Amino acid sequence: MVFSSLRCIDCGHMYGIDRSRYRCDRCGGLLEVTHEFGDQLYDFRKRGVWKYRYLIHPALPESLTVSRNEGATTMYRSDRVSQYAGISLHLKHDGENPTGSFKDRGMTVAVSEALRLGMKRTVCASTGNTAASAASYSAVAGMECTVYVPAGKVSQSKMAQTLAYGARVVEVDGTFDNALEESLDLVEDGSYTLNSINPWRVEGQKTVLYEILECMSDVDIISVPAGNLGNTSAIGKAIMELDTLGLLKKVPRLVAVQAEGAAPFYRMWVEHSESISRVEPVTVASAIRIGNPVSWKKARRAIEYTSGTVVSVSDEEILEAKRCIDRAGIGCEPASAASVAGIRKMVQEGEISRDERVVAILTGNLLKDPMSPVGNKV
Ligand SMILES: Cc1ncc(COP(=O)(O)O)c(C=O)c1O
Ligand SMILES: N[C@@H](CCOP(=O)(O)O)C(=O)O
Repeated sequence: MVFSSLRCIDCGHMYGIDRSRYRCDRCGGLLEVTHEFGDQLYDFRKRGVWKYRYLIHPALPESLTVSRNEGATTMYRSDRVSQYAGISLHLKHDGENPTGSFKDRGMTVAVSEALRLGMKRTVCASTGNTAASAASYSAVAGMECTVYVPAGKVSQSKMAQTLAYGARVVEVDGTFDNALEESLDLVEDGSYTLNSINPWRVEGQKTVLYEILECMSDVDIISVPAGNLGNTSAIGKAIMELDTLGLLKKVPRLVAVQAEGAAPFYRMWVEHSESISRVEPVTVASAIRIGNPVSWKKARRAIEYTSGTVVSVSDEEILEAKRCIDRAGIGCEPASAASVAGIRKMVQEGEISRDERVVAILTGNLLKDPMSPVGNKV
């Protein structure tokens, strides 16, 4: 028998997984899932996220799995992008997930958990990708989904996807951060939140690390675009758990890359601050236009554990990297290109040596946000 629990990352108080919980009743800290792992870690009958069932949700009955065969995405290596970055660079394309972003890795687990708990309605706030993913998986599970979005700030493609899957959309004046605050009212009323404040979302997003390691067990550096910081937290948690199990050849350095105009985590990191200060986010990369990232404590722990770092890049650097990735025939949405822009910057600043094995994660598909002015129309 394998057990899972929820633990407060601040005070360590433990909770069962008998009902939905996101924060500690005692101190308000974020919760994370803990597992007592058994001998079996992989389900080799499966491909993608659920191959790692025993590492992410061992207690989930298979019959309750809400899946669209997410995960098992491609790892590319492009000469063109490598030349641009100044180092041999591998690109893990999580924009190849069913709804076009990495969110599906977490959503399959969170919506399955919603079903296990008997929840009837889901809710999230979103800059677009979480919305599309939540809408899709909720529809598959037969649950009503409501999404809160910052009015006028979500790409048309993401909005079209979300509406097509049948979600109810509430537009909020303000930023993603305001939308997230408003969405919590529905959580009070019994809806299940599908944002990364939900610890089960984080569990699913750990799987990108397992897949990277299966391609490259001695990876030195993994870079990831950073907004609400759920993905940085998830990859860091996966690294910490595998390291504790003695299954890592080496601990890869995790690099979180923020857009200059939406970089509260970067600022906290370089200023060695004890806490994060909210900013009014401004960047062309709409997916990471986030000024008050929920998971900053989990993400900071991940960066510290891996001896990683936080980098910020300008909109120009993001768009230049996106253009290169697009022209390489691979393509991604603007926010995704931040991971490559961040590596290029680190190489230029001598923070990465040429023989290091580097993977940049591309988080969203090219068609997610096609309006950015980086094309060559004639
Ligand atoms: C395409 C894309 N990249 C990166 C991010 C940032 O991920 P996180 O919020 O987990 O830091 C998001 C959403 O937040 C996104 O939609
Ligand atoms: N970019 C995200 C922002 C929400 O992040 P989440 O990981 O907390 O759901 C989005 O696509 O909405």
